[in-house]
Order: sequence, then C-alpha cells, then structure tokens
Amino acid sequence: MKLPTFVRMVDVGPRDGLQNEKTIVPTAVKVELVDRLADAGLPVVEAGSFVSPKWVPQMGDSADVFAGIARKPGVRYAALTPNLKGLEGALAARADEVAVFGAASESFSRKNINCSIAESLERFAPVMEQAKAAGVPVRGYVSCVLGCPYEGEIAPAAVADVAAKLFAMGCYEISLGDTIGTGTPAKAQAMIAAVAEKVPMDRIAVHFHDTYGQALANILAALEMGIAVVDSSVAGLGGCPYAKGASGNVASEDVLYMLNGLGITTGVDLDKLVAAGAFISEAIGRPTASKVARARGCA
Ligand SMILES: CC(C)(COP(=O)([O-])OP(=O)([O-])OC[C@H]1O[C@@H](n2cnc3c(N)ncnc32)[C@H](O)[C@@H]1OP(=O)([O-])[O-])[C@@H](O)C(=O)NCCC(=O)NCCSC(=O)C[C@@](C)(O)CC(=O)[O-]
Repeated sequence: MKLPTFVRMVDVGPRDGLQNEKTIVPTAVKVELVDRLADAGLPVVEAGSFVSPKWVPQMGDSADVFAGIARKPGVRYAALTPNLKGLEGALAARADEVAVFGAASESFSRKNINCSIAESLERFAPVMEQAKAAGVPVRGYVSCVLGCPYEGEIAPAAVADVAAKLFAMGCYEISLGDTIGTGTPAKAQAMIAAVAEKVPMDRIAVHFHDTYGQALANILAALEMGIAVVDSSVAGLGGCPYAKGASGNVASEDVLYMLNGLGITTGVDLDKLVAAGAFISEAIGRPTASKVARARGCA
C-alpha cells in the first residue's frame, strides 16, 4: 500500500460544523476554537463563511470571528464565499483563502445556493477574477459527490464535470464533499478516479461526512490513490443545513489518530486537538462525536 508521507489536514469545524448548530454559538467561543485549532498545528482552519445571514444565521458573525482571532504565522484562515458580496466580506476580514462551493447535483445546488449548477459557475467567475486580483487563492468545493439528499445516486462523470470546470476557472484545489456521508470506499475510489482524469491528483482534497460510519475507510481508500489533503471537523461537528439527516464531518481527532498510526506526518498535535474538541463540545453542550476523544476520556 503506497501512501503519502504528509497529509495537509483542513479543519472545517468552525464553519461546516458550527453552521449547523441549532443555537447561535457566541463569537468568543468561535474565536477560541479557531485559535485552539491553529495552536494544535492545523495548517488550514476554515473559520467562517460570508453567506446570506438569512440563509445561514449561524455564520452571521464571521467578520467578527476573523477580527478576533490571534493569527498564527503559517496558518491559513479560510472562508466560504458564494458570490461577490461574500468575497468582499472575506477580503475585508483578511481571509487568507476563500472557497466557492458548487454541487454535482442540480437539486442540491438550488437548495443550497438558490441557482442551477451552470448559474453557480457564472456567479463564481467574477469571484475568481477579483480574488485573483487581490492575490487570494480560491478553493472549489463540489457537494454531493457520492449521493444527493434529493436525487440519490450521482454519476462520477457529473462530479468530474463540475470539478474540472472549477479547476479550469482557477481554483487551486478541488474538495470533493460526500455531503450526506453515504459513500463507501469502492465508490469513493471510482469517483476520485473519474475526477483525476480531469484534475491532477495533487489538487484534489476529500471531505467526508460520517453519517454512515464510512468516512475513515473512505479516507484511507483516497490516500491509497494518492490524495494528500483531508478535510475534517474537530469533535465531528456539523452537517449541512440544506442536507437533512447529514451528520457531521469525520472527526479530526479520529483522522489524525489514523494518520499517526500510518506514520503519516501532519504537524498536528493530538493532545491539543482533543482539548480543542473537548472545549467546543462543552461550550455547545453536546457530546463529542470523536471516538478517539471519547476513548481518551472526553464526554
Ligand atoms: C448564495 C446565496 C447568497 C444566494 O441567495 P439569494 O437569495 O439567491 O441571493 P440574492 O443575491 O437574491 O440576495 C438575497 C439577500 O441576501 C443578501 N446576500 C447575498 N449574498 C450575500 C452574502 N454573500 N453575504 C451576505 N448577504 C448576502 C443580499 O444582499 C440580499 O439581501 P436583502 O436585499 O434581501 O436584504 C444564498 O443562497 C446563501 O447564502 N447560501 C449559503 C448556503 C450555505 O452557506 N450553505 C452551507 C455551506 S455549503 C456546505 O456546507 C457544503 C460543503 C462546502 O461543506 C461541502 C459538503 O460537505 O458538501
């Protein structure tokens, strides 16, 4: 089994995780979470999103989160930006990188960002241009790569098509999101193989939700293919507000434990990561979804 020697872990918990909390998490708690993740050695922390607060009120304070964090040199603080208005907010907040987010499913695209896939790409074009002018790298997400809550099965070719378009528009990396966590390893590999025909493997990241308990197996299957960027969420926070029933992302603690066991370097400190997960779980009053954290005594 040939695996990468280094994996870049991207913690999306403060965004993908907290966007789905029923109650609004206080800004100070979000700031402390982001700072703790940076201190744990995460090279990229998705700290918020500049979307409509009517759609996702949980992210309405992202500008304040960015203003409050203690930026650690070397860490990239990222934000989601669905349109130019979002980009303006992210640039004003000094996000180090931004992300546009599309989908491989028409129905999900409409539910999530209120437009078709083709329209979403049109909206992203000026975002790409202005981000480039500002010298800010843009990541591209594709949702529903292994299933859609509204359409069911999604063809790998549909995923590859959107991924290729985002890459051609200038996204430096394409993160493939199993939004509802229904994927299994063989399907994940087939989907990644289809994308890799159009996007270089070293520009592909994986983003698994753990709804069906398949995320770690899927990540391992992706690593075997040469993927070396993995999204995860501390304490397994989250889900998508426009994907009913989707549970959180795979827990960062569990991903790190597996990577450590495989001898793969990440630069992330497991003790500090577990402590960050314990902090946010206590703050939001929910038990951690990380098995590693539970095994190490977290409630
Ligand atoms: C895309 C829109 C804005 C279109 O929403 P819309 O209603 O079609 O947009 P609009 O242009 O007609 O604007 C409507 C109102 O929103 C405002 N507005 C417009 N844009 C912004 C903005 N950027 N920031 C702040 N406000 C904004 C705009 O100013 C206006 O305000 P009003 O005049 O009514 O007072 C909306 O659908 C939206 O915000 N969607 C966000 C949905 C979202 O955040 N989903 C979760 C993230 S994706 C995800 O979790 C999946 C991922 C990435 O993790 C991968 C995976 O697991 O699959």
